[in-house]
Formats: sequence, C-alpha cells, structure tokens
Amino acid sequence: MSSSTTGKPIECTAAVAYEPNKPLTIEKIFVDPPKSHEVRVKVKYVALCHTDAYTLSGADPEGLFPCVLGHECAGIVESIGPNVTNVKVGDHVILLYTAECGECKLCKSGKTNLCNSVRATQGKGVMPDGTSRFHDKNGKTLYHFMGCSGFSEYTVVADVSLVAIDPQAPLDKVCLLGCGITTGFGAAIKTANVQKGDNVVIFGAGAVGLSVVQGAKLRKAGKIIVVDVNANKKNWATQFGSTDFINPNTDLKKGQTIVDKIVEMTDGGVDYSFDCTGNVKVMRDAFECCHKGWGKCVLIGVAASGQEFSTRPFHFIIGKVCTGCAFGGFHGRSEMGGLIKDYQEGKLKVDEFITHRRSFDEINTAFEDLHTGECLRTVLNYD
Ligand SMILES: NC(=O)C1=CN([C@@H]2O[C@H](COP(=O)(O)OP(=O)(O)OC[C@H]3O[C@@H](n4cnc5c(N)ncnc54)[C@H](OP(=O)(O)O)[C@@H]3O)[C@@H](O)[C@H]2O)C=CC1
Ligand SMILES: N[C@@H](CCC(=O)N[C@@H](CSC=O)C(=O)NCC(=O)O)C(=O)O
Ligand SMILES: [Zn+2]
Ligand SMILES: [Zn+2]
Repeated sequence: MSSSTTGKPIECTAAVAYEPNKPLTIEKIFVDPPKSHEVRVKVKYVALCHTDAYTLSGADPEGLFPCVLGHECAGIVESIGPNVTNVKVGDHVILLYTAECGECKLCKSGKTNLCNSVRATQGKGVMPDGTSRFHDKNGKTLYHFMGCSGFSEYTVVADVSLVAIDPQAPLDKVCLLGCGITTGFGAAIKTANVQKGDNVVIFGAGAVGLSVVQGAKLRKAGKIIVVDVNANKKNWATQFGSTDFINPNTDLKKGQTIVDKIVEMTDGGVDYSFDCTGNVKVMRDAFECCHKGWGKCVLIGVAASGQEFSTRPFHFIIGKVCTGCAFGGFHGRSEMGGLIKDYQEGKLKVDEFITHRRSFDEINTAFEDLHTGECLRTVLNYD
C-alpha cells in the first residue's frame, strides 16, 4: 500500500526540547522518510513518563539538545523503508525503547531483555546509520530520543524498536504499555519473580511503583508495603493492591528509620524490595531492608547524572542481592502481545493509570501535571 506521503518528508507538529529545563517549543518540523530497516509511524497517543522530565531537566548524561522527547506511545505505521518485514503500512504499533533484534549477543543469551542492536546510536540521539530524520524549519537537525521520539506527530524508528499489536486494542490506553506499567509489572513478575506469600516493599507510588504493586498482588504476595512521601498516594496504593502504606515523613517513631520499620513489619526484612523513585538514598534503604540470606532489591528508578548508590558491603556478605531492570525485563517484540491480551482479559490494569488527558498542544502543562503529586499518567492526543 502506498500513500501520498510515502518516500517524502512530512511536515507535522512536534514539541521540541531546544534547551534543558525550558518549556518545549510546539512547532512544525520535517520528518524524513524511513531508510533501510526503518519505519515511519503516525503517533496517535503519547504519555509523559518521569524519564522524559528527567532528560528535559538536563540531569541525563545521555540528554542531547535540541531533541524530540517522548517514549510511551502508540501509533499507526505510515510507511516502511526497504528490508522491513516485521510490520506493514496501517499496522497499529507500540514503540519500544528497549529494542529486540533477536540476533545480537544479548538477545541470543536468553538471559536479558537488553539488546545491543541499536542501543549505541540510540544513546547518541540518531538512527542506526548515524543520522537524524528530524529537522526544524531552519534546517537544524533535531536529535531522536530513546529510539522513539513520540513528541512528534510522525516519527521514524528502527524496525527492531516497534511491535505490531492487535488493532482492537485501544491505542489511547495501551500506549502506556510502552513504558511505566510494563516496567513495574515486569520488575515484579519477571525480574523478582515474586511468589505467593513473599513480603515486598515498593518505594515510590508513581505509575512504575503501582505497577510493581499490581504484579505482586497478581502473584499473591504476603505483605505489599508501599513507601511514599506523598500521603495522597495511599489511596492509589490500596486500590492497586497494597496491604500497608508508610509515609516516612510522618509514620516513623522517634529515632526509627524506614529500614527499622520495614524489618520490624516483616520479621527480619522483605523478600523483595523495589526502588521506583530514582533517589539514591532511597535505593540504599531499599537494599538494606532486604532479608538476610536471600532478600533481593530491584532498582528501577533512574538516578541523575553523577549520583551514586552506596551501602555497607556487609549487606552483600550476608546474602542480600541487588539488581535492576529496564522495561521490566520484557522482550518488547515477543512479549507485548501477551501484555495486551492480559489487559484485554482484565488481568492487567491500564486505564486506572490515566489520571489526565490533554491535547498535544498542552504538553507543557502536562509536564507541570507530573509535579503536582496527583498525576500518574497524562495521555496526550494529536487529534
Ligand atoms: N528502569 C526503567 O526501565 C524505568 C525507570 N523509570 C524510572 O522510574 C522512576 C519512577 O517513575 P514514575 O513512576 O513515572 O515516577 P513518579 O514520580 O510518578 O513516581 C515516583 C514516586 O516516588 C515518590 N518519592 C519521591 N521521593 C521519595 C522518597 N524519598 N521516598 C518515597 N517516595 C518518594 C514521588 O513522590 P512525589 O511525587 O511527591 O515526588 C512519587 O510518588 C523514575 O525515576 C523513572 O525515571 C521509569 C520507567 C522505566
Ligand atoms: N540515559 C540514562 C539512563 C536512563 C535509563 O536508565 N533508562 C532506562 C529506561 S527509563 C524509562 O523511562 C533504561 O532502559 N535503561 C537501560 C538502557 O539501556 O538505557 C543514563 O545514561 O544514565
Ligand atoms: Zn519511561
Ligand atoms: Zn538484540
């Protein structure tokens, strides 16, 4: 199938991050046609993830400007470049910041969902051939972001960085499976592999943390303790399946630390802990409140440039384990279909995370929503 735009640059609306910590500029940009092994997608819906805000803040060592941010998105294939065989024009797709080529050392290892095929160029804000498909009206090159760049009405991605999905799945909802929900859910059911009766603690009750909660609940975990500095998060935590909520600013006795409190509540420490804040002090607490001998800490939150996580090595000596994951350990191309099915069958909450909806031109207000403490996800639409 061919359309009037196939093979030509498309002029469309985008929100460009020209400088760190400045509002995005909503303007017309030009999106070049896809080259070999590339796909041009008409983005229908994009949500904001805290990682977009983090990179916009200038704290990301890989942050490049000017760029087109956005990585939690879904759309429809507009055109494909030569040698693309995994999707066709008209397919409904979710973009994947964790690619899956199936052929690199990591993909073939069977040990990780990380893929090396496009990661190096992705981190440099360009397509695998080292060039960008985005230009502003002055001809200035704009960088790509996380292999997705959903803050443009049209984007170009590598063929390994997207997956076709059931066209019946509502794009305005399943766009969220492009990052936060998948990440938290997978951290619980894949990376940690929580089992019935396990005690778990989740630091940070945003979309990622609450998705860990829903994974832990699905697995019939014992105590599911949520820790968040925002008391308003308690209701959400309960709704998603937590058994206990601790606000460390108000719920600790004099002289008691959050680690003391969790160790006391769980007869020596949790089986699994999850950091979903990106705060390195919280990461330390998350690690140290694990049970001696076997407790495992899963780091998910992204820490700012230069931040380091430290602890007493003794915790490792007594058998505590610390790991982490990207995209919840999910293989985007082989496993997204299963997640969509889980959602369609009511086994995976997605709609419940959408606290705000806005039109794309309200994107800067949507970034402000993120900092109100009342927003899990804002979905932007281009229509
Ligand atoms: N590894 C991966 O693949 C992925 C990582 N991420 C990262 O995961 C993290 C969570 O993302 P998301 O859920 O969208 O973010 P949110 O900001 O929505 O959630 C984080 C929550 O943690 C709370 N919080 C902040 N400081 C503390 C603290 N000291 N103790 C307890 N809670 C605290 C925040 O409260 P308040 O709002 O009041 O600050 C907020 O409720 C981010 O760092 C993000 O970049 C996201 C997706 C994928
Ligand atoms: N660019 C940052 C690293 C940011 C990071 O860790 N990103 C996560 C996904 S966050 C999604 O919202 C991730 O997948 N990491 C693995 C990867 O290969 O990037 C930095 O350089 O510190
Ligand atoms: Zn994200
Ligand atoms: Zn690979």
